[in-house]
Amino acid sequence: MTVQFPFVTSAPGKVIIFGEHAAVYNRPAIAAALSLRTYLLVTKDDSKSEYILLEFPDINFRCHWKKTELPLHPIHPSDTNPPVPPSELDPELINDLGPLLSAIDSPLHYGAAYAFLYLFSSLCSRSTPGGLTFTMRSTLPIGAGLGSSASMSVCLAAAFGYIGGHIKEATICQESKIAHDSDECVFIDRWAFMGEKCIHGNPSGIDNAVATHGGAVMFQRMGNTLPSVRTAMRNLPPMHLLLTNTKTSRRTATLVAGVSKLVTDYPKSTAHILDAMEAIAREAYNLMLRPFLDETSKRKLLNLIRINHGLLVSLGVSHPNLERIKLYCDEMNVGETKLTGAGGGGCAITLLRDNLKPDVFEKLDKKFCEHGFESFRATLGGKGVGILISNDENVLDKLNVPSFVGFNSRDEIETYVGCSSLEDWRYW
Ligand SMILES: Nc1ncnc2c1ncn2[C@@H]1O[C@H](COP(=O)(O)OP(=O)(O)OP(=O)(O)O)[C@@H](O)[C@H]1O
Ligand SMILES: C[C@@](O)(CCO)CC(=O)[O-]
Ligand SMILES: [Mg+2]
Repeated sequence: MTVQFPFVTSAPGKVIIFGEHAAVYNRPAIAAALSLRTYLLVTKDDSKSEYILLEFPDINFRCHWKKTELPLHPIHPSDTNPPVPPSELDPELINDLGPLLSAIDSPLHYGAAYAFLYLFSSLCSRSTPGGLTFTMRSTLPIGAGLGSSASMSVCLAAAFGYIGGHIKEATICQESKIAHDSDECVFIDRWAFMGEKCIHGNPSGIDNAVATHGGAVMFQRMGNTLPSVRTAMRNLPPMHLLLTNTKTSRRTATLVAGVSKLVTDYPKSTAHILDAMEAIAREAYNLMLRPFLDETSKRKLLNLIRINHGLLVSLGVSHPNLERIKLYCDEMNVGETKLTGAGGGGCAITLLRDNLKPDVFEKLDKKFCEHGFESFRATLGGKGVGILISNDENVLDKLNVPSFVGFNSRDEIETYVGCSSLEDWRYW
């Protein structure tokens, strides 16, 4: 298979509706793909053939390495094709990557470069061409609980899987849906999970699963050795969610580590909290299987959102700004609010009551603006990982590093190269 440059891979962010953190401890959680996405442009420039280059303008990070410096793992005849990752990160590869990462101070940059190098070294080989530049742009807020790290890891795994010849070019266009997981999606999901491990240590796998497969799922990790269980939730009832970003930055790695300490120090008490979160996710799942929410089901879902948030507060993963959002939403009686994703800042979701008057939102927006928060209505259940390989001159005109770096808003990215605008996108 010949790899055609330039190309773009893309994957969605996600909203966890119930069960974050509990998901790490093998409890079920419910999440859905978001319409906000990450896009990774891969270009080839023969005049830079000695190098592999990163352009990650969203986090103000650019970097390059000589291709000969990278610890590309030689392919052994006994290796499986496509390669299957081990259950844990490979200690030998971690060791080999150390010197390449040692000069990077910022944890944001470090996590992104580590995931990049780990996946590149695992999936590309000496025969991979040099002179490749990887330019990453997200329409998602980064580090805000909406799965930016997983959508980035999925974009990388898909790009390296394609370059390394492990997966075929996708052929499924927007309208068609397949009922089963393609081999390519299984491959991308598994390797993106390794990227997530580089970024936050002990991920459950829910974020990369949603970023790969899209849609909405009930997800349960089954420990380190068994495969996770992913039950697709088709026909989610209309949910009317308001997403509000506190713009308070935080790292998932820190919050997951904080909960881990609590679970170690208070195993009995925290087990009850996690069990309660499991019960909430299961009750919510049964309610959300219905195509429409009647009044009683809606009331129950609202209650479950409130209880789930209270439990997350007890695990120490809220933040005064998340509580401010909850307070304003409670005062104006617009619905029930919980943090989403790892918490500690980032975003909250509010499940809105029906028949709210528009002036309530104006008042709420005003309050949020005073604190620098940003609200948006979320569209849930979008498409999973995709690839854009285009011969259209208007599209090709944008598929170069300066254009990609230069897009200055979410709308511009979506308009010029986005899955919602171009028909050339294909999905695995
Ligand atoms: N567009 C991007 N460009 C470069 N790096 C990115 C990009 N998006 C995500 N990242 C990497 O992912 C990290 C954020 O991941 P983190 O898991 O902390 O937050 P999140 O994934 O947005 O939220 P959550 O895990 O709670 O859903 C960033 O620090 C950066 O290393
Ligand atoms: C906090 C967490 O539950 C969700 C992060 O989006 C971590 C994980 O499941 O990997
Ligand atoms: Mg993350």
